[in-house]
Amino acid sequence: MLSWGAAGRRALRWASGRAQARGLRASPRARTAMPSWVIDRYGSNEVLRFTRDMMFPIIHFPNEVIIKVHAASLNPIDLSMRSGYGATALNMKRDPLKLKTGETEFPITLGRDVSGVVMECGLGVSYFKPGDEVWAAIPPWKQGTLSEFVVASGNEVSFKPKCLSHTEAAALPYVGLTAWSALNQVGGLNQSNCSGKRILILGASGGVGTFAVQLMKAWDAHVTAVCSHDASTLVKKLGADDVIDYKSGNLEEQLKTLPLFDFILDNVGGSTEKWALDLLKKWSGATYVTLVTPFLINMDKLGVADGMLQTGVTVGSKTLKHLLKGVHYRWAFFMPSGPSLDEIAELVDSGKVCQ
Ligand SMILES: NC(=O)C1=CN([C@@H]2O[C@H](COP(=O)(O)OP(=O)(O)OC[C@H]3O[C@@H](n4cnc5c(N)ncnc54)[C@H](OP(=O)(O)O)[C@@H]3O)[C@@H](O)[C@H]2O)C=CC1
Repeated sequence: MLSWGAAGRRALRWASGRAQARGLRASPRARTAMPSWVIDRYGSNEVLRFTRDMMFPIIHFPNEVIIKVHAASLNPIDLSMRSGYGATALNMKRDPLKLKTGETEFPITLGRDVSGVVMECGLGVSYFKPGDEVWAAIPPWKQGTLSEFVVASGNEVSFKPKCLSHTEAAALPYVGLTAWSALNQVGGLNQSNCSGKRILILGASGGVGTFAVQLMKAWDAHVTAVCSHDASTLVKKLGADDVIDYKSGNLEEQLKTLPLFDFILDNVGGSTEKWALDLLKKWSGATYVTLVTPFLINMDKLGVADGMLQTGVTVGSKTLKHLLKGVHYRWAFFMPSGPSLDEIAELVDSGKVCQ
């Protein structure tokens, strides 16, 4: 459930976006280049190149802001993108003009997370002003945050939690929004319907998992966390009620000794999916959500049309198969969202989630 504060801010974001004149702000800047880490082809670490000549970002749409990056961070997706993962789908969303004229997508700047200060706003932005301390996760089809400046849509940006430094804040947006998307937007969990629910989190010690454990505890659920023994102290400290070590013995057998679950978040994928759904309560609305999907890989391998078709067939048949067995099966994805980050910032500032 949204708090009044969050609901009010959503309304304000909407109203301010509508009320402003359409148009672009003429940039007073004289600078044309900035330092960035870029790649000019896909590969391993040797493709990373530091340059002082990356083009300075430009506000193309009235709802955009330019952020001066104070801190950025890396996620597993940055390593995958460096190697070319998702290129087919992401290129469709990148500058279509550039691709039409036969130019390549390069140079690409990686890095999704940013904490920094607003430097310039488009004419449609009144929710933020230059000098505001903000954080954001920039979607993977846009130029990333391993740069001195980055441009983002105002709807992707939120005020940074006051209790975190820029360096601390930059660790959270991408994993926080991914967990938020899986648990709340796809999974339907919220503060008012979570109390006492039994939640299983597979891969609880990673970036997404540690955020998910804390969010579920903030919403009063019972959390069973699966991670390696090395991470069990951390995950317990974050609030998990039960911690299971997936490296000591057969995980499926260990979990079968526990009462059934209302919800499973799968951050691991692979063969886990073959048995994990049997751990859910049947015919009670119980849901399994996985973040490990073949969506982008299908498009890379089969092209856009066949990849989308294959994805539709796979997710459709799995959803139906499990629905007939009395449980819900869903795929979730990272979703950029300033309003969701507002709610995450509130949880951080109230001490319910730490970085
Ligand atoms: N669909 C989407 O849009 C997105 C998908 N993802 C996916 O979500 C997953 C999690 O991302 P993220 O948290 O950032 O990744 P991390 O690398 O931070 O964490 C993954 C964790 O999984 C744990 N792990 C590995 N194998 C197992 C296993 N068999 N059982 C239980 N835990 C295991 C590891 O824990 P330990 O050290 O304890 O072994 C590790 O900490 C990744 O697969 C990523 O690709 C992430 C973001 C967006």
